[in-house]
Amino acid sequence: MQPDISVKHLSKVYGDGFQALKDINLEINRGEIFALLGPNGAGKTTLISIICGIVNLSQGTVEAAGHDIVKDYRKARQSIGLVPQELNTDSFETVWDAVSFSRGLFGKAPKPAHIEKVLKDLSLWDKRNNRIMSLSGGMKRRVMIAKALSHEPQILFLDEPTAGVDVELRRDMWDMVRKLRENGVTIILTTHYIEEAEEMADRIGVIRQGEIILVEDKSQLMSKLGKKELRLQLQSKLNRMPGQLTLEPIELSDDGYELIYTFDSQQEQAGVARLLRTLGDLGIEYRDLQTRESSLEEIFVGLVHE
Ligand SMILES: Nc1ncnc2c1ncn2[C@@H]1O[C@H](COP(=O)(O)OP(=O)(O)OP(=O)(O)O)[C@@H](O)[C@H]1O
Repeated sequence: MQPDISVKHLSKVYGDGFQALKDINLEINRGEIFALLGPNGAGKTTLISIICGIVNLSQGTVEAAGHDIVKDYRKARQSIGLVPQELNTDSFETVWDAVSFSRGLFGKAPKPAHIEKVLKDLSLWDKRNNRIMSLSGGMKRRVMIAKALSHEPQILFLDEPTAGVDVELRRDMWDMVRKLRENGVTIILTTHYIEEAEEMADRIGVIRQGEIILVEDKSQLMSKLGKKELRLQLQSKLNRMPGQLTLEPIELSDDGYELIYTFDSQQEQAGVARLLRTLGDLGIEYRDLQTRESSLEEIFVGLVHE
């Protein structure tokens, strides 16, 4: 299947000589949720802005829904909806008018039935005759999404969709994004809430200093780079690590009451069984044990600070 977005050897040098993107190669498949992660200034917004035709590329090619974003600008742009980071909603217009007008900007004929569907899907139908400036922050954010969907794009970019949004609205947005994906829309989101990528994304791309350093299936990434930890609370204090355990990746807590064993998520459980057997042989008893997996956040921090 042809990817919905295809980026080949893309570089960007800004007017002041700063190279913001270096030889980016990336394919995003139809109907997936792709999370683009990276520290501040890594080049996320630059990459999105180039794909959306807002910033010119320096080198390379980009196709959106099969259309070259330079040679076939109009068609490429029509296939994309963008929800920018900045909310731009100090508008006297009504919700209905603003969303309908957005559609017109893409040269598409009016289609009230589609606008109605978008507003209903985003729980904005009751507010359709309200002025945008009178809405709450969360509702304004929904209006931004409705505008981005007004022209029936195949691809939707969400740049920091839930920055400054409360937990409840964030969950609503996640549900809504999943619904869009079920309808076949390809979604690319950037986020600083790694938890959001962990919850939502099918695949994760990590960008650092203008380079894509990793693209991976989320679940594979978590099992490949993730660590598991087993913590054992001991019945009685250990003054030092027994010699039989010194070869294991194991630590003794400062107070001597806890053993912490770290292993790769992919590794089979043999190490755990061996450890528990050794403890039994040594007569070390524990009163409780817990296991914990590393979060995407920990994996991400490890990656970008390497
Ligand atoms: N118009 C410009 N001229 C020169 N440099 C720029 C311009 N726009 C962005 N940059 C630089 O390019 C780099 C990438 O910026 P970009 O906004 O793409 O990063 P980002 O990953 O989106 O960061 P954030 O997470 O902070 O939004 C930064 O170092 C930034 O200072």
